[in-house]
Amino acid sequence: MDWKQLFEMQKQLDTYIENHHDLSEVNLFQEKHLALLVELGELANETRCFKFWSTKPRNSQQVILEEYVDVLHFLMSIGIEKGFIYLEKGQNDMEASLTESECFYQVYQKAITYRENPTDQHYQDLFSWSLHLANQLGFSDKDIQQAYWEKNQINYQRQDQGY
Ligand SMILES: O=c1ccn([C@H]2C[C@H](O)[C@@H](COP(=O)(O)OP(=O)(O)OP(=O)(O)O)O2)c(=O)[nH]1
Repeated sequence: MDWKQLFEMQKQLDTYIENHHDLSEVNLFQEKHLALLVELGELANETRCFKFWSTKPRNSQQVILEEYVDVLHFLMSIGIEKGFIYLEKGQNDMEASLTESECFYQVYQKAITYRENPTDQHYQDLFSWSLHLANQLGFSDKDIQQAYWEKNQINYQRQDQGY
């Protein structure tokens, strides 16, 4: 996966949004970090993985993928804010037998650790766990890339339409 290209696209989108809202001089790390946590919650909600009290089925893979790429936007954005990008280092050796709920929990934990101590190592860790989550949800690199491109375009359109 060409992560460098995606980070470049994210950087351009972030700049576009910041300029549009006259926020280019404002530190948006906290808001973006909170947005990441909220989007993670929305994603978990669509999977319904933690809803042991309900028999209602999970949402479609398409809807879940759309939520996942919102997470990915903010995930990349909080890396860019601190000068980091994800550096793919081959296979990650995460526990394959984790449940989806456990996986979400790991991503939340890594996100909090990164906020408290925003080092490159903590960012790589958070990103790797987020990709592991995508994997557990059944998405390939190609699925993610395609859906990211589509939402990236929509995000520009929304800005232009006064969203
Ligand atoms: O600095 C920013 C701010 C936002 N986004 C993107 C991330 C995400 O893809 C979208 C915001 O999420 P969404 O589309 O769910 O917007 P919302 O305002 O939460 O939607 P709704 O009004 O439907 O709740 O904007 C960025 O990439 N960079």
